[in-house]
Amino acid sequence: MPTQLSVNLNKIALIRNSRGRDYPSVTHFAELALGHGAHGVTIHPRPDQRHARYADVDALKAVVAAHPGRELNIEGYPDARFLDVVLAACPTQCTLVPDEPGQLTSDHGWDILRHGERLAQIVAQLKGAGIRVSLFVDPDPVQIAATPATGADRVELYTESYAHAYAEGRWLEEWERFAVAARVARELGLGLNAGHDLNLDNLGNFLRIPGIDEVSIGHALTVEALEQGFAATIQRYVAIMQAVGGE
Ligand SMILES: CC(=O)[C@@H](O)[C@H](O)COP(=O)(O)O
Ligand SMILES: NCC(=O)COP(=O)(O)O
Repeated sequence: MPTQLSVNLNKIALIRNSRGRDYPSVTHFAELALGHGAHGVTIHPRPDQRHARYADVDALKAVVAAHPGRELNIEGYPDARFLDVVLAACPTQCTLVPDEPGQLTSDHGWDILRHGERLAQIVAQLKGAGIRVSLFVDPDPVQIAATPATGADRVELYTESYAHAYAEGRWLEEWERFAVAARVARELGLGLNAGHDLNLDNLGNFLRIPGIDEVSIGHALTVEALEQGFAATIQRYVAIMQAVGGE
């Protein structure tokens, strides 16, 4: 099974919010993404709603529901408002991220050793609503080994360090670190997602790590779409995944 692409629409929402009207439309770009081969879409509503808004969740739920078999992934920090929105919408997947409200972007994974008990309660609540749960983690075998006790279905490997190393031409050591983390997750029976700063240049090499179920990509994809067109960019990502998946 080739790795599936979930297009993160945060940056479409950021442009939308800059003019106070629904242009560009997040739902329109979700339709484009799904129509050109993406398996799903992702948004990450942050407490300040700087880009994705809580209201986008229901709108995207309706778009994805019109595409049988496609998925909606909602990412975010599990505060009360986020959990209320997610439990009301019941997306396919919820990815829990340990971000503080004022963070510029996501820049670390969970300390599951420290927060595992609380995460287990949240995971049980989400899974009780039929939502698949993924935990955003660093490629740290110790933290990944602590994940099954939370009840989470998957981990999402935070790939910024790989992307940074790749851009500097020194990716092998970092790639091997991710390959070990991925193997640990698979051996524990965890599903395997990945994301943050993946792009058209670094994705193919990353996907040589066996067993990646899903990558969620948004920031670089949006920039690449400004240069190459949104539909063409989605098609290029899908082609990379099919090429690696078919090897
Ligand atoms: C969790 C993660 O790495 C990204 O999905 C995150 O959504 C990026 O957030 P920004 O788009 O706010 O940078
Ligand atoms: N979880 C990663 C994601 O959804 C998108 O991250 P990025 O491609 O915007 O860095």
